Amino acid sequence: MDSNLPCNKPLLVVLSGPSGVGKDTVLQKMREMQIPMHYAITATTRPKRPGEIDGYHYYFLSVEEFKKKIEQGEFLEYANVYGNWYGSPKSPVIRALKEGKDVLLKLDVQGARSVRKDFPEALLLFLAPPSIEWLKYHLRARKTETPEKLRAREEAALEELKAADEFDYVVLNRDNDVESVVREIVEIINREKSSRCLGRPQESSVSR
Ligand SMILES: Nc1ncnc2c1ncn2[C@@H]1O[C@H](COP(=O)(O)OP(=O)(O)OP(=O)(O)O)[C@@H](O)[C@H]1O
Ligand SMILES: Nc1nc2c(ncn2[C@@H]2O[C@H](COP(=O)(O)O)[C@@H](O)[C@H]2O)c(=O)[nH]1
Repeated sequence: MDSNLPCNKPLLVVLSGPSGVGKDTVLQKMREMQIPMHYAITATTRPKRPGEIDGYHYYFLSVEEFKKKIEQGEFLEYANVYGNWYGSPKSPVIRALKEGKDVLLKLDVQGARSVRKDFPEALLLFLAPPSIEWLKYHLRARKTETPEKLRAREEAALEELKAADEFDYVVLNRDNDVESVVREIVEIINREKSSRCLGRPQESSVSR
């Protein structure tokens, strides 16, 4: 095999990090910048926030609907995060990978660990805040959580930050410069794809 041949093996990419660090903001910017990926839509039992659209931000399900999907094996992974259920529908992800598309999944740290176990070839990115104070400020300023839930997310964040070194890359969010964060993520993805093709052949992620 000519190891210099270009290789377009699709990559399963996980974007994780504590609540309020900016994952959705980065994803939104990636969509606006038309970074070509399959942006996986996950499911949740948490109530819809103002402005959220079913089928774009999440699939909003009742607990009963969610549990039925667990029983039917429809999730790639699922977890209880900050008191609600969240899960990634499996078939759209597998279909996109089979079609040769890179897939981006936004997950909490538990979800990232599950993906690492089941898809060891996945690329795990941890988005880190410029500082804890920055994280707390932005989580509060978003005004989406009750005081009790806000405290729970802030406490969880301190634990979640300790998981950063389990990830392949830690990407620092930059205040008011989301575009440069996106550029860094795109560079990482491109670099990983070429190094995996040329130097470190991996198991295909599309055979499941
Ligand atoms: N680089 C940035 N500069 C300025 N503000 C930012 C930046 N990144 C995110 N924010 C703001 O911080 C808040 C939290 O961001 P966001 O909702 O994207 O976090 P998240 O990681 O998706 O949170 P969650 O895990 O709770 O869904 C938002 O109000 C967002 O506008
Ligand atoms: N393990 C999973 N975590 C997920 C999934 N979809 C979203 N999330 C994470 O949940 C928290 C809270 O999100 P919010 O929208 O309520 O603020 C956040 O860290 C998400 O990344 C999933 O399918 N599985």
